[in-house]
Amino acid sequence: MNFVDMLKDAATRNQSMLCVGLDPEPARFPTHWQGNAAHIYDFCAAIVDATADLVCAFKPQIAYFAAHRAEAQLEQLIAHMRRVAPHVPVILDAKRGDIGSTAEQYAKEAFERYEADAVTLSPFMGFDSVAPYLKYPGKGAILLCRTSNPGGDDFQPQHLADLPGQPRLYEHLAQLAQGAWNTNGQLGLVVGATYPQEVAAVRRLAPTVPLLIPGVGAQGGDAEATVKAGYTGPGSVAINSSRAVLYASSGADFAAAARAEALRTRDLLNAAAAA
Ligand SMILES: O=C(O)c1cc(=O)[nH]c(=O)n1[C@@H]1O[C@H](COP(=O)(O)O)[C@@H](O)[C@H]1O
Repeated sequence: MNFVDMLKDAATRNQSMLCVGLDPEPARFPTHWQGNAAHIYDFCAAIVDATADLVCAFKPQIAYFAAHRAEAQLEQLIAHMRRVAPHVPVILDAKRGDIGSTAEQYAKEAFERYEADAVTLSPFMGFDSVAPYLKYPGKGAILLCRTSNPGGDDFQPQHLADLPGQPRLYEHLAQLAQGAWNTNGQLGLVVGATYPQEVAAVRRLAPTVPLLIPGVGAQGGDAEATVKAGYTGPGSVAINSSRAVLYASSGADFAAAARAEALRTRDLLNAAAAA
């Protein structure tokens, strides 16, 4: 099943638009594992087990593994996800972006080494930096468009004076992802929940492209406004929360607390869609 269909299927089965982000920070692990990077797999696997029936996707962030020389634990974790939640797509958050020959290696890493269903990419270097990922049939390539961080203001809302209508940079990206660049329907877009008006603008320009929307929870994005702006049906959005779920408790009950927070967030998002 391709990434887009898998996202839709998981969203429907789990009645969820919540993506749980796996950003393991040993310093924030529960007391008995605190500071110990050897427990990255154990921590993340417990979160996966506790939330697998509540999510439409999981999003491991590669830096949190690589920084601790824990790539083998990431491979082990993805294998665990396949065992316990084979219907839930895995989005590898790597934000890669490089010339074509190097992008081929990054694509191999994401789709052959880690066997992810989709990967996040920075589109700054243009279409030839994205094309190698599209050679993998059915795999998703999710382009940064209007990011959730304050520095997203530096370039993304600037107008492109040379283009007809002088669209903003993020608007132009949304148009490309809906049209010219989306040669096989594999593209998605990242839009931050911290900018719901821009989520709405992107949705208008890219009506059928799945949106990965980080920024609810720890970054304080407006979950309800985001759903109203971006949701058009199961699989249309994957709204990510990482720290608010992972570190809901620093005690031995961390997995149960993560489940409770994931459930609360899933229900809040669903209520916004129903309102
Ligand atoms: O591509 C992303 O996932 C991403 C894009 C963006 O604009 N903002 C953003 O926060 N992210 C990622 O989403 C996650 C957000 O984590 P929390 O703020 O803890 O929910 C982190 O893994 C970020 O790297």
